[in-house]
Amino acid sequence: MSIVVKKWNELAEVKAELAARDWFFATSGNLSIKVTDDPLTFLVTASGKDKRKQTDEDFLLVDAAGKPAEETNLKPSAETLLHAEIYGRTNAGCVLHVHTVDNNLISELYAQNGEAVFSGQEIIKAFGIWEENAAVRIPIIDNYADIPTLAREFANYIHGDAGAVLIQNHGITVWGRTAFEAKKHLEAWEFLFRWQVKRLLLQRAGLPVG
Ligand SMILES: CSCCC(=O)C(=O)COP(=O)(O)O
Ligand SMILES: [Zn+2]
Repeated sequence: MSIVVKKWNELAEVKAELAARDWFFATSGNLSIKVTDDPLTFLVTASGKDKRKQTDEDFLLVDAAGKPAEETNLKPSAETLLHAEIYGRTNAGCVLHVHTVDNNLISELYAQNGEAVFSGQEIIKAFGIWEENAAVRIPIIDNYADIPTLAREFANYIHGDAGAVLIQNHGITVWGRTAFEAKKHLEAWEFLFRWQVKRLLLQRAGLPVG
């Protein structure tokens, strides 16, 4: 099996799992997986598709600049430049971007702080952090309509082979060394977002939560 087919199948599996979670509302979301390092190529979702559907045209191969690396009539995701920034700066192997109601709410609630901070939850161990009372923080950036501007701002927050950024009232982009790690981190962030939104509602209702 060629490396492209192997990576295609791996990304298709992640896509199906995120679809099962119903994280691809209204064609939103984009995913990618690195295929080669030198030259850098990666498979990225085609733009504007319903990512819940599985087809032979779900992904296309692009180069370091996010341009198609092969003849195709498919258009790479409108947000491919963000993926390209991550692969160009780190050893990440997979990038996942989803829009959810909870990640949009958290991005709005904490926008003025420039980040959202979470602590006191066992799920934080999913980030490989095992200290008691550990805190995790996720930066929140403005949602520039101009993608090169968004990618430039986003690049300021790419600091390692695994990481995550919230784009205000837009969605989360998570990356990891492997597809497994990226998905694990995405699920952990979404758990924390949902937990915090529910917790705030319960607090507002006068119920005894933290
Ligand atoms: C309808 S969502 C607007 C575009 C977007 O933010 C997104 O994630 C999907 O865009 P793509 O070009 O990757 O399909
Ligand atoms: Zn998006």
